[in-house]
Amino acid sequence: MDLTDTLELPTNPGPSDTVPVGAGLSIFDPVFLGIDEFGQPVYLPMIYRNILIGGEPGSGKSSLLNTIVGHAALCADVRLCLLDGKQVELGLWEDACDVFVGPDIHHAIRTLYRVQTVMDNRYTFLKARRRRKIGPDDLFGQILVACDEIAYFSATAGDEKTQKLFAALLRDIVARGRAVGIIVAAATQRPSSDIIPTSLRDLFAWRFAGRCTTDVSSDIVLGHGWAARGFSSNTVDPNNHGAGYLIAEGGIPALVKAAYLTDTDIIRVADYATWTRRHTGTLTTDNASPARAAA
Ligand SMILES: Nc1ncnc2c1ncn2[C@@H]1O[C@H](COP(=O)(O)OP(=O)(O)OP(=O)(O)O)[C@@H](O)[C@H]1O
Repeated sequence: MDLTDTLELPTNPGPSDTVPVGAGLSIFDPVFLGIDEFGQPVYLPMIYRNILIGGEPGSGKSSLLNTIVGHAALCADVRLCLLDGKQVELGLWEDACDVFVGPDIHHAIRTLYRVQTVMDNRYTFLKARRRRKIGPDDLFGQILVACDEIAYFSATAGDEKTQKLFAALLRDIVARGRAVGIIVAAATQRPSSDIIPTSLRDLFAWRFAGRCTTDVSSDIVLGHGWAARGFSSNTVDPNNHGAGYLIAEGGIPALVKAAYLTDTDIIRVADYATWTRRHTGTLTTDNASPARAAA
């Protein structure tokens, strides 16, 4: 989509049935995350990367996840696959996403299997063309798999077998999805080693530790030894929601205050994203309930 494109309005606003559409975002554009301690904007390149968000309840994890989903929702080149056992954290995006998984471990596993199949097919495609990763000009779009509260699916819902299966699928997608445009953004309020083993954490190129109750929890998100070197999200003021340490692989943690979308902001952005996605055919109808599809 570019500035010369037009979209039909659902109702006639005036003399014309169409309005010019502003330049769309792309998932190849970095995501605006917030500001650093000097007040400078912090942008997060998400393509070919994944992000792990950890922190105690109320530290601002879901809000940060919503900011990332919000950017992706406005991108014509990315489909949304949202998993939220609590339903309300990412639920406002339901109409704009291709798949929304609520508190249903079996649906979560089926969905991750589908993403895994897409991933395998894309690798077969790349191999056949003697290429190693997808680019902005490839016909198939990218996929954002956003999961609010990994622990709900990997440690709470279902039984041990399904939880292990969920964890294994998520791990595989985090490990292999990057080069084929499958991005994972996952949050957990339980940054403990049983939920986030080191081997899984290290697969996330970006890690954000919102306020954690202990230095150990902060280290589980950021990496071992950072608390001892003075970088612990345990030092973040509990009332400073959305503040935390952001680290990139191979980097040094940086203090960031995440941007914040109110529910009203999210509803506005999500409605616009849904509308543009329906009109440009980006949205599959699988996820549309009959009532919503008719709207
Ligand atoms: N970046 C931010 N700036 C200002 N306020 C924020 C920010 N992020 C979160 N908050 C405030 O903190 C509250 C809790 O945020 P949020 O729900 O994202 O936390 P959480 O870590 O996901 O909590 P839980 O683990 O219980 O789901 C929000 O309702 C909001 O009022």
